[in-house]
Amino acid sequence: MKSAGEFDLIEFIRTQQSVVRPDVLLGIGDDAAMLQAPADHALVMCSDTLNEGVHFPVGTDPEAIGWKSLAVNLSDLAAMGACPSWCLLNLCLPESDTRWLERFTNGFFELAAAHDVVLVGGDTTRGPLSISVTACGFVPRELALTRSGAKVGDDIWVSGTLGDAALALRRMLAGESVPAELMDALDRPTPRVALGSALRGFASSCIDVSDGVLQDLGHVCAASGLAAEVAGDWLPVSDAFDALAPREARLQLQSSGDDYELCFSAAPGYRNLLVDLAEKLDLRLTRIGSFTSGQGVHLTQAGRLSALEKRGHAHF
Ligand SMILES: Nc1ncnc2c1ncn2[C@@H]1O[C@H](COP(=O)(O)OP(=O)(O)OP(=O)(O)O)[C@@H](O)[C@H]1O
Ligand SMILES: Cc1ncc(C[n+]2csc(CCOP(=O)(O)O)c2C)c(N)n1
Ligand SMILES: [Mg+2]
Repeated sequence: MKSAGEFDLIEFIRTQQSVVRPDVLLGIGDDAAMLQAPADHALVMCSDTLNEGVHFPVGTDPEAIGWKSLAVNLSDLAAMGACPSWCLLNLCLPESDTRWLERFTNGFFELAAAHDVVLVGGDTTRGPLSISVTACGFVPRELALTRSGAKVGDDIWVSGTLGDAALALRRMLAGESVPAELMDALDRPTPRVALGSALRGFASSCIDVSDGVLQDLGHVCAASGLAAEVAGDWLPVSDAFDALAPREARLQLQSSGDDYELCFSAAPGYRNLLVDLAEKLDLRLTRIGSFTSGQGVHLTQAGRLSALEKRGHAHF
């Protein structure tokens, strides 16, 4: 395809998709999609935008942008315990560049196929590069994971490792080499969908760590009417992070966000079950603190209360 118009671009996107689902009654091509939600489940919806220069550096690999634009949404569904099903893609492109779109759709549909998600529609416009994805999924109504259910005495857990994406970005912007393990965390975060579903029924609260674990836990504290005690020394780090993160910047990097891990709470009686679950999912699960009565997130390091300059990411 050489110089493609708006409708060629849409047709190209449509033909790149391989997943088919019986609950998509009408997908890309009409004024709106028609979908059949299961009667016994709640429909769960979320939406997230990636803007060039704000969410990813100029010059980022289009495959990574495609992957991540869906991944950050599947991460929000995972945090609700939902199983993803459908998505919408709003693309704002500075020019009609079919090479770029081919790479973008490769990344996008690779992740979509891995989770049996169908792209059912969207919008294509011209302007500064911006990608907005809306994702839908299902969860049995009574089993959704929310921010408001944490109880005094519950353990706080986090999946994977924290700070890898922030360290990758910091090194990239400083012109330093970025090991593949860190680059992958920044470009191709893994939404913890299987973990979210597995936590249904016993995790008391859940949130995904997009803005930084301390800030995100603050939302859980506010919604649950509790305080959180977090042990800075327990925050899980990757080998690459351990080797490359400057001592004095570690906690700051670990609370910078862009991690897309799940932070959840569960009663202490579930510790053994969670150790088994970590093994079953081949995913690190780390206990990082507990909920107490009170307000706000209290971070300790080496047993002492620690004050961080910035507790997470915020746009304004
Ligand atoms: N412009 C908006 N209009 C309506 N609701 C919004 C808008 N922006 C955010 N929200 C809602 O506010 C809540 C918190 O949004 P926020 O973007 O902080 O979600 P998040 O998942 O914690 O963060 P992230 O965007 O990093 O994934 C969500 O319920 C979201 O749907
Ligand atoms: C160029 C560039 N600047 C900053 C970052 C870091 N970053 C991007 S999004 C985000 C939090 C979630 O955002 P939102 O709340 O909008 O979902 C963070 C910490 C990056 N990856 N690239
Ligand atoms: Mg979220």
